Amino acid sequence: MALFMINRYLGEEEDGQSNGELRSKALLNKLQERAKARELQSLASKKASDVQDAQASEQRGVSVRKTKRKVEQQEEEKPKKKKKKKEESIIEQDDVNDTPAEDTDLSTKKKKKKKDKKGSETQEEKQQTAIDEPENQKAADTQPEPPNASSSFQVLGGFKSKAAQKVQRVLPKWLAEPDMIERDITSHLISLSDVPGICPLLSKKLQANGIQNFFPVQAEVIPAILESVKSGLLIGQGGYRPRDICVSAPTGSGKTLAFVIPVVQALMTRVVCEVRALVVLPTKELAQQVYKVFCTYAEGTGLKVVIAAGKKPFAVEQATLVETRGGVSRSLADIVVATPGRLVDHINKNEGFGLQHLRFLIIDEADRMIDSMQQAWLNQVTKAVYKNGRGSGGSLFSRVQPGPITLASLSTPQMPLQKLLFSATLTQNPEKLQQLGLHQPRLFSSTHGSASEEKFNFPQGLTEYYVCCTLSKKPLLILHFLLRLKFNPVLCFTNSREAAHRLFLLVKLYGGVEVAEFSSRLSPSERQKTLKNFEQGRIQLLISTDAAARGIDINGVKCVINYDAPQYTRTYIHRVGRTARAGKAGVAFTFVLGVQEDKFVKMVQDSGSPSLQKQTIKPESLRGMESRYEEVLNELGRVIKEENAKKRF
Ligand SMILES: Nc1ncnc2c1ncn2[C@@H]1O[C@H](COP(=O)(O)OP(=O)(O)OP(=O)(O)O)[C@@H](O)[C@H]1O
Repeated sequence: MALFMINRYLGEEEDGQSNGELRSKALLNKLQERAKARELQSLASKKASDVQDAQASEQRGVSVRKTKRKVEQQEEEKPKKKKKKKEESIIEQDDVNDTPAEDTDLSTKKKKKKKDKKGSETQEEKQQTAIDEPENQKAADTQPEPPNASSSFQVLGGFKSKAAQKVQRVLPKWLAEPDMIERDITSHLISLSDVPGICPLLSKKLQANGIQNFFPVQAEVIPAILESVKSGLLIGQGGYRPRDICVSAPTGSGKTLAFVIPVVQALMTRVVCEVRALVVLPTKELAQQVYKVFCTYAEGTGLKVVIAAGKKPFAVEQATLVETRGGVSRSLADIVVATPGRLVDHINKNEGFGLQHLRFLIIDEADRMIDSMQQAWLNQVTKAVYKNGRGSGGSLFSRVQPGPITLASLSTPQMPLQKLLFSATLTQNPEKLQQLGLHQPRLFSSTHGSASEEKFNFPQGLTEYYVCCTLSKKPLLILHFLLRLKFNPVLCFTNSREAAHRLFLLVKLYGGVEVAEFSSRLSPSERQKTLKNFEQGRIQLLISTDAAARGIDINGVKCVINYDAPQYTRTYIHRVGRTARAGKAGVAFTFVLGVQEDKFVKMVQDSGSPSLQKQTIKPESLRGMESRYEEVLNELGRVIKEENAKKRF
């Protein structure tokens, strides 16, 4: 351990002793003697100082002397402590990592002291060694001395340091104690007739669409929403504003019908066509999907459902939303399904488009809508709702932004705006939820609010595996799953559209698998067509970015493969949630590199996954595919070069 050469002060023996060991011993003895002498001296001086202090307290000028004495004592203590340190370091020899700076400092001080006390030191030492040590003093010497034991300074406080406790977040009651929703769909189906308040028309429609029973989330949430419109659309029950509703239930548990049915039922008796329900979703595909469900259940009720998600040009959407005749505009939509960007465009640029009659604001995939920096849309919606416009001035419909409840604020009844939030991974972060300005929210959830961490529920029928592999074996693995293990259809996720495209080209070049890609490389219409083909079984492997990870309901997906391990819990939950939907069984595999394994397993287990297992694919299983794969890799390089060249021109 003698890594560094440290120059130590060696006293008078320095010249005489060349042998390092002898020198150390001599120095050690000398230092020990000195230390003892100092202790005795300090003890004696302490006693004297105590006596002096007692006397001096009655006299004037006592403080000056005391200070002097203390300073002296401190001066004496310093070398003593340093010497003690030095002793220890010598005893421990090479086991101690000395700091060169400290040593240099020490030796300089010693040298200086030596100069100051030249001659007197030897005399002093002799005197001190001549003094007999009392027995108890000897014993005390062997005991570890508390810091500052010889100092007359009083130690203030004297608290023992404690390890800081982890701060547990305290959830508001509504988040900590939600209305529980059963996670197991199949054993908790509720007959349509057992859910109160569903009108016969909708009941018939549900049955006509193959819905014989409600899923747990529907059985809980539908009556709660219907209850809030019991007194009609214009005022809440008893004149009060209804509570906002938040729903957190697993992927594929039927959340869409949980808002479609009550909203259609609540609006179907309306007289004038105005935008009364607005559904906001993060992507065009999701908007299209929800729009279709609304159309199915609104059909025959007289309600008009319009989509404003940028699938069609602005002017076309404008014409479907508003009709203007003789300078008077009229709404053509009761229910609008929109993406945030296009919605803001209509609020700002479509003159006749108004939200003054909005009764329901439904935010699907709510956590994504909060997280993404698109919340500007919410302010715009709120402004539009409370804007005095067509048909609002002074009438029963007039609205003012709600503030604190007072007698005056309750005296004029106004149409309430109720927010309904849905997600499989709804945040439990009250600060984030607060951004939505919820009014006395009520939470329906399949998990208990946890003070320590966010846990989510996974679909009951889902089995999760992860496969450890190397980067170069990933393409072979996916081919193995399709060609040898015969998984079909497979929805596969990559972390970027470039990766999705590369893998798509590779599988296509390899042959034997009907493959397609789904990402922002395709136009919205191409994407829609691809999803349709996949749903109809014309595509065996769909390679997608996270564009298809959320909310997309593709019938019959039995297997999800995370070709690239997702980085976030929520992404994982939504990706694997594309299978095992509506109480059916499904399997999800995640390809994990060696370096990712621990982090990935921890992430999934911490999120509340009950069944993640490791699956091993033996290298022999991939044999026989390698040579073709090598050829394909060469071809792939050429194809990508060609594509890049085309892009440049
Ligand atoms: N009561 C029901 N009976 C039979 N099938 C149902 C029922 N309710 C919903 N489904 C079907 O279950 C599937 C999943 O429903 P939905 O898309 O609403 O789930 P979700 O909870 O919104 O999922 P995600 O969180 O992934 O968006 C759909 O195909 C839907 O038609």
